Amino acid sequence: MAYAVKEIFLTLQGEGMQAGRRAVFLRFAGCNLWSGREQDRSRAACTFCDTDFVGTDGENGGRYEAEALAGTVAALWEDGDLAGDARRLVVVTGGEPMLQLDAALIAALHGRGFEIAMESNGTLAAAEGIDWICVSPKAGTEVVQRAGDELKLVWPQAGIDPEALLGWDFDHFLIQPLDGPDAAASRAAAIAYVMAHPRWRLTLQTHKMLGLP
Ligand SMILES: C[S@@+](CC[C@H](N)C(=O)[O-])C[C@H]1O[C@@H](n2cnc3c(N)ncnc32)[C@H](O)[C@@H]1O
Ligand SMILES: Nc1nc2[nH]cc(C(=O)O)c2c(=O)[nH]1
Ligand code: SF4
Ligand SMILES: [Mg+2]
Repeated sequence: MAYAVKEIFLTLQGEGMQAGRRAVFLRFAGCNLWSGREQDRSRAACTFCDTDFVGTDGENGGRYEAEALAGTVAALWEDGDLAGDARRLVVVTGGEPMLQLDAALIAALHGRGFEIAMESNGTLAAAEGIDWICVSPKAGTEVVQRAGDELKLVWPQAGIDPEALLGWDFDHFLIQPLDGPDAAASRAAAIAYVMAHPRWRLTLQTHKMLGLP
């Protein structure tokens, strides 16, 4: 199968429990909750997306077969003066990665020594063999992937009761402030939520503060 890839880049994981780790980001093109076109945003199932995932025109974007894609990810990881290169991390995101991530690509990435993390909206079941599953539910959608490593809820989000998510099988329950025109108000709301509900933990989009991609 040929994968449609928006971009691939080396950076630090900015979000969640793995924030701060060096990682290659593999961003697939396309999402099942929004076309990615601004004129469709207000009618989309997910309306607050901060990402351009349309097309294959980004850095290292294009159409790849599994081995070639894993090879490009590995080449980006190996770019630099690496000592003790034992913790290779790829973060597979999008768009919605579960539209494309499959056994062949998982095997190819594992074959190159990568731990595979994924960022998903949870409306499609995660493939077998992913090492770190982050699910970020969107109000009004049916989340089928109710188990994983971290659940990362963008906040505030009308139509979601966070307490109802605590029965799902995740190790970490994280609240991430909604970025956008009211980012300051979102940060305040997220802080207030965690202060009142200590099962939840605040996560920030640290790459945005650091000027990283
Ligand atoms: C661009 S999405 C791609 C992966 C997948 N489609 C998903 O939604 O989880 C990556 C992460 O960014 C989060 N995100 C998207 N837009 C955001 C925003 N405006 N503010 C904060 N987080 C946002 C998503 O909830 C998700 O956790
Ligand atoms: N540095 C960095 N960390 C991230 N964590 C999740 C991201 C995403 O867009 O899925 C992201 C991203 O776009 N950049
Ligand atoms: S589900 Fe994820 S990629 Fe799709 S529009 Fe929402 S935040 Fe963006
Ligand atoms: Mg992002």
